[in-house]
Amino acid sequence: MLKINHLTKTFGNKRAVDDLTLHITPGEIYGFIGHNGAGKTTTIKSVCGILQFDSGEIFVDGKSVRADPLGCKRSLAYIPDNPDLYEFLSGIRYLNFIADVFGVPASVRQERIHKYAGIFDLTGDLAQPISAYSHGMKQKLAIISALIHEPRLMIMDEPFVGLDPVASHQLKKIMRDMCNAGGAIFFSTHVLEVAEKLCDKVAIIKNGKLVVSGTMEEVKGNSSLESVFLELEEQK
Ligand SMILES: Nc1ncnc2c1ncn2[C@@H]1O[C@H](COP(=O)(O)OP(=O)(O)OP(=O)(O)O)[C@@H](O)[C@H]1O
Repeated sequence: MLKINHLTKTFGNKRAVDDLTLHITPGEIYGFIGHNGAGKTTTIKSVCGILQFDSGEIFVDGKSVRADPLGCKRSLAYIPDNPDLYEFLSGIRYLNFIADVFGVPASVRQERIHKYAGIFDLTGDLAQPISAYSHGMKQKLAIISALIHEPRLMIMDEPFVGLDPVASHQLKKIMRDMCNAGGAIFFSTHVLEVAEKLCDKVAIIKNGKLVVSGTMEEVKGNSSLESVFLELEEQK
């Protein structure tokens, strides 16, 4: 579903991502963890076609991000860490705009908006301008907009930040349902307890380099993900 092969991205002299290779197959919830500045967002933005990368290849559902960026965008949804939404639009107009962009037919979009706005308790706020939304409400709207075209691959940067416990619970359920239906999820998080419970696989990145990846059991063994992470951080 997602193949990242030898991805390298530099900013000036800084190698933000250094020869990173990761493969995510359908049905997997894949967690991506690393210290501040490790290269998570740079990787995610490269996958989503937002950042040009220096070398390597990225394939989404078999399509190359470089050669077929639109094809890739049709298959994926991206939820950034700080959703920058069109504040002057109402929630419902924003969702309809995103549905238009992805060519989602009217009847289907209405059903999905009804479903997900209900799940995230946002139905009563959809007529309000986004400028009046709290951070968590914006995050929920970004999640609903990401789900509107039923992506095969969902890429999320710190998706749980700002969500209340009920919304977090609902998002985890949606993530699992999506993967059970053959989709895949790649997300970054600093909340290691969530990653440990939710993810099938995990990758740890340090100073732009992949240091470990595999199933949760392979990576953490009998200890906790937190102790493995802290141990890796202590190593030079
Ligand atoms: N636009 C940019 N210009 C210059 N350097 C950048 C830019 N974006 C990221 N970097 C650098 O690349 C490195 C990786 O940053 P990145 O945002 O990918 O880290 P991250 O793992 O997502 O961190 P965090 O957990 O703090 O969000 C950092 O050293 C950062 O300073």
